[in-house]
Amino acid sequence: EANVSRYKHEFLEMEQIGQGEFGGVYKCRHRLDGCVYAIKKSLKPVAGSVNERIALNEVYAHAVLGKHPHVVRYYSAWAENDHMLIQNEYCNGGSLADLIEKNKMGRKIGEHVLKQVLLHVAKGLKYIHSLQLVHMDIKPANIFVSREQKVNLQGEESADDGFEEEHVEEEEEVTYKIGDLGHVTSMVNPQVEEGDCRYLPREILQENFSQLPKADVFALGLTIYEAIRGEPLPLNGDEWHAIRNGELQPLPGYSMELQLLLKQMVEVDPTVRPTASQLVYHPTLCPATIM
Ligand SMILES: Cn1cc(CCO)c2c3c(c(-c4ccccc4Cl)cc21)C(=O)NC3=O
Repeated sequence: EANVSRYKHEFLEMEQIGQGEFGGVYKCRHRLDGCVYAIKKSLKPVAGSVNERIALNEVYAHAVLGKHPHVVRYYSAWAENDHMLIQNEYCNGGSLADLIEKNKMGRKIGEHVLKQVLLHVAKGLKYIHSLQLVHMDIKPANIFVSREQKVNLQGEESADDGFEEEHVEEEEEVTYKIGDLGHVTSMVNPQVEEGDCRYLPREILQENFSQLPKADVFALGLTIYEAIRGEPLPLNGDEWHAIRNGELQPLPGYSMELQLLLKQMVEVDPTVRPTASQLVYHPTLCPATIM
C-alpha cells in the first residue's frame, strides 16, 4: 500500500551522511543481515525527465558493473511513497573531497597517498571502460574511502611448537572506490548528461564524444591536481580555459614525474592522454619493483 515503507521496515537509520537538492544519504543498518549500508533517498523523478534518465542510468550502470574492488557496490533499488531509494556499499572513510577539506589547514596530502588514489581510481576506470561504459562525473566528492583493519597473525603457518611468538601486526588497508554512477553512459551510443563542469574537458563541452574514456582520465587528472593544491577548481572564465589549454600551476613538494603525468592526463588533445589501462601500468604509479 501507499505508506508501507520497505526502508523503515528493513533498515535502522543511523545518521544522515549527505544532503543535496536530490534528497539525502543515510548510513543504515540492515535489520536482518546486520550490515551497514549507504542509502540515498531522493524524490522520485518525473517520468520522462532528465532526472529520471540519470536515476535509471545509475541503476542500470550498477546492475552491469556488479562487483569490483574500486567501484562502490550496489545492492538494491526501489520506489516507495514518491521516493526512489538506492542501497549501496557503505565506505567508512568519507570521500576524497572530505580529505581535501581536512588537509586545508594541516599538512598537504602525501605523494604516496595521491599515487594510491590515482592507481585505485584508474583500476576502477579500466574496469568501467572495459564494459564499454564511461563514468562522466569523476571528482573528489565521488571517490569514496574504505578503511579496514588488517590483522595478520605471523607464525600461524609455522608448526605451532609453542615457542613461536604470536606476533600480531595491526595495519590499516585503505581502498579508494568510484561512486555515484548517475552520469554513467555507453561509449558506443552516448547519451551524455554532463557532469561537474569544473572537471569537464573542452571537447565534451564542444559535444565531441569520440573519445569519452579520455574525459574520465581528464577529470581524474584535475581531481588529483585539486587534491594537491587544496584550492577549488574554476567553474568558468580565464582560469577554466587556461587549464583546458594544458596550463597547470607548478606543484612544489611533488615529484616532476607525478606533475608530468598529471599534465599528460589533462592534455588538450584527448588522444594524447593516457588510457586508464596505461595508467594502471604506469611506472610512476606501480610500486617500484625492488631489484
Ligand atoms: C554523501 N555520502 C557519504 C558517503 C559515505 C562516505 O564515507 C556516501 C556513500 C555513497 C553515496 C552515494 C552517492 C551516489 C549515489 C548513491 C549513494 Cl549511496 C553518498 C555518500 C555510497 O554509494 N557509498 C557511500 O559510502
